[in-house]
Amino acid sequence: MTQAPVNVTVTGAAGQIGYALLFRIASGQLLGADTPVKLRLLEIPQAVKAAEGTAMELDDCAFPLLKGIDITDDAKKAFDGTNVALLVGARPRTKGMERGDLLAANGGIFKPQGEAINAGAADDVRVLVVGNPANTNALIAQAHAPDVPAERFTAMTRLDHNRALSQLSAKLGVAVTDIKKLTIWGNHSATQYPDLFNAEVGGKVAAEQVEQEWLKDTFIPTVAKRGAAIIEARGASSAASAANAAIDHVYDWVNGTPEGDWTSAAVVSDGSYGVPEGLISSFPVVSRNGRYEIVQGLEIGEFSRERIDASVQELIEERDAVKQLGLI
Ligand SMILES: NC(=O)C1=CN([C@@H]2O[C@H](COP(=O)(O)OP(=O)(O)OC[C@H]3O[C@@H](n4cnc5c(N)ncnc54)[C@H](O)[C@@H]3O)[C@@H](O)[C@H]2O)C=CC1
Ligand SMILES: O=C([O-])CC(=O)C(=O)O
Repeated sequence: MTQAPVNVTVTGAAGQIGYALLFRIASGQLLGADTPVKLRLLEIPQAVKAAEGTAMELDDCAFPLLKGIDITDDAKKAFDGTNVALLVGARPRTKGMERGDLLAANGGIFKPQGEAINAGAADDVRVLVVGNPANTNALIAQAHAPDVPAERFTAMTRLDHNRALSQLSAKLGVAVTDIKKLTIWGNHSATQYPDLFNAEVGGKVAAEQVEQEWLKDTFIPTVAKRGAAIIEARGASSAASAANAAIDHVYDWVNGTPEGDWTSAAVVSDGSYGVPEGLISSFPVVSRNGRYEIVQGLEIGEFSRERIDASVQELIEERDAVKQLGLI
């Protein structure tokens, strides 16, 4: 039997991440080489024409799995019947801005999109928020989709996870695939905490294989501030690496994470590890049967606890700020 196409909505389709993402979705890398897809591109009216240009290029690739492209500036249409929603469209950070500065600018985008997902998305909808501040934007969208199980709303910390893998592999001279059980905790911001105490390299604790100064003064800040370093170097925020991480996040969500390992994703807290229930915070997660689940029972030492708490505190403040703005 031929599989019915999966509807994938991408917001901000004409932006830089959109441009790096759409071709990979259409080629089968998001959901798998046997899964046909239909694309829904949501843009603001001024950028619809540019999205149409990207759609022409998608046509020109003659991707066998691509079964259609709709372009709209209407969120209701974009999310009607959608199975996978990638919420990328937002205002990116420019030099000197912290992600918190974007709260008000972007918060307004995610309320109507949450409502549109609530009104029309498919029963199995999965939502990944990429647009910053990603965790809190996901919280806003989720708050406006009361009929969708909260666990279907996630935010992206997979780019941070991949950055951490890459930094550690370079430090230890090992392959990225030799590193297991690495975790990004908290917010997708400079307060995030990349945890090497529960990570393993060659079956041994990763944190014990590096100098503690390197861990504290180089590794953690390099990973946490990598977004700003890319902006400084490139003059624009990460795009292809962000698209790559979005592909990884959804692929693993749908197809499962490998046995003996986990990944990082910002998911709705159930109170695990002292993170207040309802916050969308990054955790160690496995995906089983199409669901992300928080890995339980990890030991959190004092060094880690302090850093997780600081990042979670920032999420609490962001939540309170959007509450004040009437966005949740
Ligand atoms: N979570 C993560 O790891 C990362 C997140 N980001 C964030 O992703 C977002 C997108 O980044 P870029 O593609 O570089 O930005 P961009 O400025 O190139 O593209 C954003 C696009 O979103 C569109 N847009 C704005 N409001 C919209 C709305 N209401 N509905 C639909 N589309 C809308 C714009 O017209 C534009 O085409 C930014 O918020 C950026 O900070 C970027 C890198 C990593
Ligand atoms: O830093 C930014 O604004 C873009 C981003 O989220 C990242 O690269 O991690």
